[in-house]
Amino acid sequence: MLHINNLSKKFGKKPILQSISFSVRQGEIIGLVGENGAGKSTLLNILATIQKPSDGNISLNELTYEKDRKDIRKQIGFVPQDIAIWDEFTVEENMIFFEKLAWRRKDKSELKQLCLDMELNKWGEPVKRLSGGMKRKLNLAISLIHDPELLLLDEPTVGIDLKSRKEIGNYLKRQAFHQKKLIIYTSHDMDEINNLCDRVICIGDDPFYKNLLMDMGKDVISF
Ligand SMILES: Nc1ncnc2c1ncn2[C@@H]1O[C@H](COP(=O)(O)OP(=O)(O)OP(=O)(O)O)[C@@H](O)[C@H]1O
Repeated sequence: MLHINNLSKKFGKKPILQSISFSVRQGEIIGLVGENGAGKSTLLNILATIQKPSDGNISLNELTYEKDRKDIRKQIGFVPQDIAIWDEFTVEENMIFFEKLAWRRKDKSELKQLCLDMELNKWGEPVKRLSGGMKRKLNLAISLIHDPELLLLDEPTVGIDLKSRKEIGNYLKRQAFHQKKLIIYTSHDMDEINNLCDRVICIGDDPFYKNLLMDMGKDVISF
């Protein structure tokens, strides 16, 4: 279980996140929404241990972010907004490269299966020839090589077609349901958030998203 307790973040004197507290259970998909600049990526970066909070504490199962940073990192799969893969390499070469950096070993057939599970079937294709949706799938597959328990996804479906979006969404649902992963992901697509997420965290002062999602009958927590 992930517990976030009274988390705040300031950049200089500017408060971005204020007194955020919520918990995520195994198997839950949490949507993170809010207007541009509300602090969604900042919260994901903190949960991914890339940035430190100004205040508050976070724990994942028995581990705390303060004391057990190294072990926590092993449990996290993070997909940032910007795609970070090698353009000149094939899908296979990218998977093998990133497997070498991962702390858990996977053989070639397991890596290929990971791609096929999310309907990425371009194993021998150079990344530069892949569509945007395929690149996003590859980025996601790379983040899963070490079987992380907590998946943090920053707009994983932005700019891609409906079919690929659905395939990524279905994959995430299977990961949550069968593998009991905890998934937190950001999107500006409220239909997608509505279809995919068990609960939604709204950040920022503007009540627009909160009201919209509550009208859709969603379980919303706002900060
Ligand atoms: N390293 C930094 N130093 C100073 N200010 C920052 C830094 N990173 C982010 N900010 C500011 O924090 C605020 C929140 O940014 P963040 O990227 O978390 O928002 P967001 O909700 O993810 O936005 P978007 O929907 O546009 O991706 C913005 O005002 C941004 O300018």
